[in-house]
Amino acid sequence: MATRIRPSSKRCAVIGGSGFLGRHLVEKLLDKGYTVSVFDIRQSYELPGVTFHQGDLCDKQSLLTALHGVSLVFHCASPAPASDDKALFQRVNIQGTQAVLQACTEVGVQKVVLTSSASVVFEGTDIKDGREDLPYAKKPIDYYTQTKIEQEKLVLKACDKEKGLLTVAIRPHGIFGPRDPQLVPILVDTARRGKMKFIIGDGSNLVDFTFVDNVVHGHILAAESLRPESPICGKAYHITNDEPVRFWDFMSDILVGLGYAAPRYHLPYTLVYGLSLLLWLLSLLLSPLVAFKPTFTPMRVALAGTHHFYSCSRAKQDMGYKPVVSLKDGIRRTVESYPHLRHGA
Ligand SMILES: NC(=O)C1=CN([C@@H]2O[C@H](COP(=O)(O)OP(=O)(O)OC[C@H]3O[C@@H](n4cnc5c(N)ncnc54)[C@H](O)[C@@H]3O)[C@@H](O)[C@H]2O)C=CC1
Ligand SMILES: CC(C)=CCC[C@@H](C)[C@H]1CC[C@H]2C3=C(CC[C@]12C)[C@@]1(C)CCC(=O)C[C@@H]1CC3
Repeated sequence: MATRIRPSSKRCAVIGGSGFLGRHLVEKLLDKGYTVSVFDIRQSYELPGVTFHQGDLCDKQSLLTALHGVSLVFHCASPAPASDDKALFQRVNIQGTQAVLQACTEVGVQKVVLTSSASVVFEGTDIKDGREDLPYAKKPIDYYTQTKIEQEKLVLKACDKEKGLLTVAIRPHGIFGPRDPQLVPILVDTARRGKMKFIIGDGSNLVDFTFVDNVVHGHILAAESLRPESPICGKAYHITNDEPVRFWDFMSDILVGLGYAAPRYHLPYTLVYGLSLLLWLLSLLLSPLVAFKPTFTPMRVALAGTHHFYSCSRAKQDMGYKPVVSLKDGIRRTVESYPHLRHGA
């Protein structure tokens, strides 16, 4: 049992603080005068004023040391969706989150802000202006999403005013921005391999892409609004740019900004989805013999070919959320931040 020291309200910990979102969050928290500890399985940078604790969040003992004296915890760690490793998602997102909640209770943390995902309600079919009261996906599109659902349920259920632990979940969608290791690098890699010529479907599907600063803003607003009397306790909140955009226009803006051609030729959605399912089955069957990871997974095809955008009116109403960076500025800042991925670089 850890001994408790009096937590200060400006002392926080970011679990997953070495990652893309986590680091942006850490930088903003420092700007705002917080004292920040990072807990992560790897250390990816150094910053004055940040204490790093390297460890696995499934290990409660390491967490207890890192969370000593902390009043506010941001939990934004997860294995990358692309790893597609069922056992790892279960261990880290479910058992690991249980360990985080237990450690928080033991050391007297008062507030936990979880980074969930808007995809917890997405089943691969259209969602237009989806609100938080949509049911969780019964058939989640992948193991990652399945465990994000369980993780969100655990954190929201742990909200207990009597015990002094308040929780809230932020559901961002399509986070992009400088240093993102996924969206722009995958896109550029696909373009460099000559595979970004096609638009899946008629290209009219609207999607939310959220600039990372807006996601950070949503997290900090949630943390600062989380009080026993606040309506946000134990609830989930969509945080987006509030500017749904055609998926293929967004991809084209990034590609053209980096000097690549925009996709032009249309392919029917059902055909590509069917092919991606076949390829996925084939990769499963052949996995004992050869390991190959198809670019066009059913999940990616569904993300690229359906509408999925969400209302953030609950966040506006309950915590005064408003995006701080427009989509246009977010795209410009993102493109400028990747000189090494420009065509010909
Ligand atoms: N990037 C996106 O578009 C979206 C991300 N999210 C969620 O946002 C959160 C942050 O995502 P990103 O920053 O994009 O991912 P990221 O992969 O850049 O960061 C995740 C961090 O978690 C750490 N981590 C993983 N397993 C760990 C473990 N066992 N113990 C300690 N640390 C561990 C990693 O080392 C990494 O630094 C995740 O929870 C993700 O599910 C939700 C919606 C969209
Ligand atoms: C809105 C949202 C949830 C975005 C998540 C980020 C990634 C899942 C996307 C980032 C780059 C995307 C991409 C494709 C699918 C979805 C992404 C991986 C394709 C593989 C879809 C099929 C293509 O024609 C190529 C695309 C490359 C980029």
